[in-house]
Amino acid sequence: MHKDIEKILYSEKDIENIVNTIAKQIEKDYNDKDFIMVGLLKGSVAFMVDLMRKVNLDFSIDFIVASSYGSGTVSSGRVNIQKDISQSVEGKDILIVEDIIDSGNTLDFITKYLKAKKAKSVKLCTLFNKPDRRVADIHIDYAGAVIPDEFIVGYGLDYDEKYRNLPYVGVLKPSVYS
Ligand SMILES: O=P(O)(O)OC[C@H]1O[C@H](OP(=O)(O)OP(=O)(O)O)[C@H](O)[C@@H]1O
Ligand SMILES: Nc1nc2[nH]cnc2c(=O)[nH]1
Repeated sequence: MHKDIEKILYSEKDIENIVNTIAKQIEKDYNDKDFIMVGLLKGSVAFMVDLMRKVNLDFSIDFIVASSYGSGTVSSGRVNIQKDISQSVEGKDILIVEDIIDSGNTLDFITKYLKAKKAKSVKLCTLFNKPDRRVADIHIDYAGAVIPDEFIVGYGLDYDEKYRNLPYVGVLKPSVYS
C-alpha cells in the first residue's frame, strides 16, 4: 500500500466487480443505440478504460477535460471546459462517464452544455456517488457505489494531481493535508 494511504475503501477486485455490473446494465440499455461514451478527464481515465472494454457493443468514445476543483478538496462551483468533445453530438445519445459526483456542479454544467449542442439524450454514469454534499439537482443513471463525505484518491482520483495511478481507492493520512 502507498505510504500516504490510511485505508483502502475499494480494492482492485471490488472495483472490477462494480465495473462489470455497470457494463452489463449499459449493454442492455444501449443495445440498439448509436452512442458516444464521453469520459470527463482526468478523473475518469481509469474507469473509462476499464468500462469501455467490458461493454460489448459498437460505440465511439470521446473526452472532455473539465475542472471545478483547484488544488484543494472543495468544489469551486465554477466549471471550465479546457478541452471540448471532438465530434458533433447533434442527434446522438451521450453517455457521460465520470469518476465521482460530489456537489454535482460539474455534471450539471456538462449535461446542460451537451443538451444545448442538441444531443438526443444525455445519461450519467459514475463510479462513485457522494450525495452528502450535493448542490445541483442531477439525475444519475448508473452509479457504482455510494460513498460517505470523505475525500478519496486512487483509480483516477487525485489530490493535488497525485495518486491517480493507484489501482485501488482509499483515503489519505491526515498528515498529507498539513
Ligand atoms: O460533483 P463535483 O463537485 O463537480 O465534483 C466532481 C468532479 O470533481 C473531480 O474533477 P476535478 O475538477 O478535480 O478534475 P479532474 O477530473 O482532473 O480530477 C471529479 O473528477 C469530477 O469531475
Ligand atoms: N479526488 C477526489 N476528487 C473529488 N472531487 C469531488 N469529490 C472528490 C473526492 O472525494 N476525491
